[in-house]
Amino acid sequence: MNRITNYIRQSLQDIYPPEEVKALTMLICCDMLCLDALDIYLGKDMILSECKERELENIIFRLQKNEPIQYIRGFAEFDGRRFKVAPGVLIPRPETMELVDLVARENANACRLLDIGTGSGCIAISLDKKLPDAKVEAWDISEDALAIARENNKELAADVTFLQRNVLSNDWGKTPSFDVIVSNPPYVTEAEKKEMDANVLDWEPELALFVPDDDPLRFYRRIADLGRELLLPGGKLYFEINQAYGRETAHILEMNQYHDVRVIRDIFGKDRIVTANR
Ligand SMILES: C[S@@+](CC[C@H](N)C(=O)[O-])C[C@H]1O[C@@H](n2cnc3c(N)ncnc32)[C@H](O)[C@@H]1O
Repeated sequence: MNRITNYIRQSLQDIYPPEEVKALTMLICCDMLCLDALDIYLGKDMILSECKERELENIIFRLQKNEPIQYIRGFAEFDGRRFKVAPGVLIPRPETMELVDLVARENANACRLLDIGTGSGCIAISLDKKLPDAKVEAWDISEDALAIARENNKELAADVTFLQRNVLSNDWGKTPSFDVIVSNPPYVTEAEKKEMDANVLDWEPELALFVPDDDPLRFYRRIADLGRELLLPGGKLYFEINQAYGRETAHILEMNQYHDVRVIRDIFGKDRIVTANR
């Protein structure tokens, strides 16, 4: 181990588990400070320029405050692209890529898609890229999230239309016009907060994460209802869900006269996606 990796590990070992310290050390050295991976594996000693010393100090300081590495770097990788992220927008999760893949695979001929609760725009922009003939619209209540989503749209040369809309309110006209509605809405209950890591709780937006314990499925009920007005006949609804509520979410859709309701597990074997046809 050289002086730099030793310093990083010692600074982080009381805060992060050993595997994460290892991964962070490699990421900081290779991807952020642009040091040679082989030199690091060989334990070769390296001198950092003054500027890189300062950069390293800043990274360590922020990590010690539990700031997610994606906010420190300013982007998160999602579906092979770099999405800008900052406090105020949820960091895209790998599970959500499964949702994007499923929607794209099953809707090659869709003309209009809507993403509700778009955050960084990761779902909407990825679908726009995968389905270049489709028109994608995306809503979020958060101005902060929309500003970042619009930057990602520009940076990634996508063509999504972003609108500020509170999906829980009722104050806009509704014309059936979408073939697909996809949503990864807030779904973490207040009760689940105590199991969450500080880097999520202290840094990611509450608005993107939490729902009240006494109404954890409020977004699904609302979007199921809205889908009956906004989806064209034969249109499809795709939800990312809280693993604890697969059956209950499916039940909401069945009660709203959707058919072919499916609960799909993620790569970890957990109920993660619910989909249905109008
Ligand atoms: C779980 S995050 C998903 C973000 C992004 N789609 C993703 O998968 O990474 C939920 C998003 O819903 C938005 N949201 C919360 N309440 C909303 C509401 N009432 N109307 C519209 N969007 C809302 C949040 O701002 C947040 O961006």
